[in-house]
Amino acid sequence: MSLLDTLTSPAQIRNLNPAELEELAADIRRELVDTVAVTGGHLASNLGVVELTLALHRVFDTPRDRIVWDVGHQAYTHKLLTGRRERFCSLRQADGLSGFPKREESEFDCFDVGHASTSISAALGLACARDAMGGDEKVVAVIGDGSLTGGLAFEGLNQAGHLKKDLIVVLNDNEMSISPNVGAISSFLSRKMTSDLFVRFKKETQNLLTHLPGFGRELVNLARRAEDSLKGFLTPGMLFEAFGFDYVGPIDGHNLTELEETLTNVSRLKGPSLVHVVTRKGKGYAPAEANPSLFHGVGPFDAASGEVHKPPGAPPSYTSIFGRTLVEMAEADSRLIAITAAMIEGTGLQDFAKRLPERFYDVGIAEQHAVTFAAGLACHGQRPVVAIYSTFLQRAYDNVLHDVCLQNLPVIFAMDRGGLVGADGPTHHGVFDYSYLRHIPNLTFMVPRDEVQLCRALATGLAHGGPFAFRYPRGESQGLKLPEEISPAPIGQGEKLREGKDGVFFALGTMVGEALEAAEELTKEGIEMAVVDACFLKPLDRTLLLAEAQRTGFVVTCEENVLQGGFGSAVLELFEETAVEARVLRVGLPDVFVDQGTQKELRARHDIDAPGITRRVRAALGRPRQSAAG
Ligand SMILES: Cc1ncc(C[n+]2csc(CCOP(=O)(O)OP(=O)(O)O)c2C)c(N)n1
Ligand SMILES: CC(=O)[C@@H](O)[C@H](O)COP(=O)(O)O
Ligand SMILES: [Mg+2]
Repeated sequence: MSLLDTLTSPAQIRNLNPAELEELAADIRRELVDTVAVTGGHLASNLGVVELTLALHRVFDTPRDRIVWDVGHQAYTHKLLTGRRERFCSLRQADGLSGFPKREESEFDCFDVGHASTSISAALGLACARDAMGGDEKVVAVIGDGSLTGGLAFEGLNQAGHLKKDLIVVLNDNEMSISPNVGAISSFLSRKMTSDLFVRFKKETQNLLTHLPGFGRELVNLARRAEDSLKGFLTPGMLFEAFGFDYVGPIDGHNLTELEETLTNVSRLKGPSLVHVVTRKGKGYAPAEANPSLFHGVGPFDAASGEVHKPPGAPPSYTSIFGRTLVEMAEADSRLIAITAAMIEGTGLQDFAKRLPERFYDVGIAEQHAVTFAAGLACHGQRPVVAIYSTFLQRAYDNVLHDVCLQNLPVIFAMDRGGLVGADGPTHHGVFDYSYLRHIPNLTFMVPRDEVQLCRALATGLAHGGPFAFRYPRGESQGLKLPEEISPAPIGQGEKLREGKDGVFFALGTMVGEALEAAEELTKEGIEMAVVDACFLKPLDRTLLLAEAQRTGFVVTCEENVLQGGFGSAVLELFEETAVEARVLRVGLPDVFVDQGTQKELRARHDIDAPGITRRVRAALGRPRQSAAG
């Protein structure tokens, strides 16, 4: 029985001695590797904060004192220490432990997270509420250097410094976002005061001074003292001191004694303070230390070798097909620019960044900036493609509306992770974009049903002169052969894929395949359903949809989006506007946040897979399931 096995509360670790703590840290790292090797998940970030998490729960009286994690992907140790060890093997699975802090899961989780850069704002809110209620608990935000590239973090720093509230921010600086961190803040944080220029300047000054007759020696000592204060002035502290924070650091984030001493001292300070902690992403597991990007979010792997499992013969992902096609198009069109918000690998842009570095931008975790930056580029003859997860584009809704669509600028939004993403759960499902984009004037929104149509979507966006969005799912494509020539699709034109007299499926994207399967199944029961791939959420193919609705009188819309304001709503609006009489059954996601699980499980759970659609149509037509014998 390891020490970790006995833990049910952080109180138990507060009187462990250094040797026991070292053993516990080793136990935790073993548990992280062994579990994530099976479940998949965020490993490198978690390995990097084992000592920090131990120190936080030893110094602060959690859950009375509160810890707000930024993104929260690095909170596995926090969960192991707060009574969730037994459930840890259910990590990121249906009905299992979430991969992120969740208030409903534990009193030790004081704020739900998943999207970056929120921790300081949330922690400040908790601190102000504490003061309003006469409390004296400590509030700590733990934010990574990558998440600090999000503007929201600075909005929080700005107000916290002004309000002078008792608040502790722990900056976990491992010089990594998912890939190496970017931007001026990152280089400022890792400012090397021993940079070549500084060393050369120092040497030459020293030579000069020592050769001065008489007081040269004294001047050398004076210069040395000046150098120390210059360093003090130029270290990252200056940035945070300017915001009104007491800055402490940088300190070694793997030295438990130093961490605890520093956090204890800082906990006694009044007003806002920031502790700059330097850690190594992937610490303690060689494959993750060697490749922290790969082990940031990793699928199941062999713990002994670090070899990530790849199902043999799996078709390429939609993401990789997008990335490859974008490079091909960019090589033929020098106006094309690729922009990512800290998700180079996730959006498949590694190749683009390597082959066309002068036309590639990683703006950090700054989605709002990414969109308005793209608008600026488009204003001046460039053709920017913002490659972004659907869920993260939610951050930039007003930038899409106000800076791109209102000016009718040719910006392409390549939205990856469209639809249910699976294990990341409700904070990451891309199931709202139909609803949050469809109502914006000037925007064209295409939804490819497979990888061939995905390539066409990119070509269509490039040929189109205005704001253009398309979305595609997380995971493997359908293994189709891609055409040599990729021609743009006619905007707003749908495609009838199957005949049927009893009704018609109007489907978008991945739901086209489900609708075809359901139609096949229903045929066996004498129900003949036509299938239309609407191809575009906006503009709709009014001619085709109206004709099919009038021909059959029964329309089933199918979408992997919330029903509220989605594709089915668009069809209802069309029928209302044109006074078409047809019965409409909308198949899509209900007005809830869909939990975690595999994509397949979640589609089945919410009846948006072929069996679920079949059941819904059968019920709507009042046809009990007939056995194959009839
Ligand atoms: C708004 C938003 N954009 C992008 C992401 C994807 N994302 C998750 S973690 C991460 C990198 C975070 O880096 P850092 O804060 O330094 O944490 P580390 O993994 O290095 O511990 C990114 C880009 C996100 N969760 N939220
Ligand atoms: C924590 C976070 O937001 C990212 O790491 C996200 O989990 C990546 O998602 P994918 O695994 O779909 O790339
Ligand atoms: Mg980092």
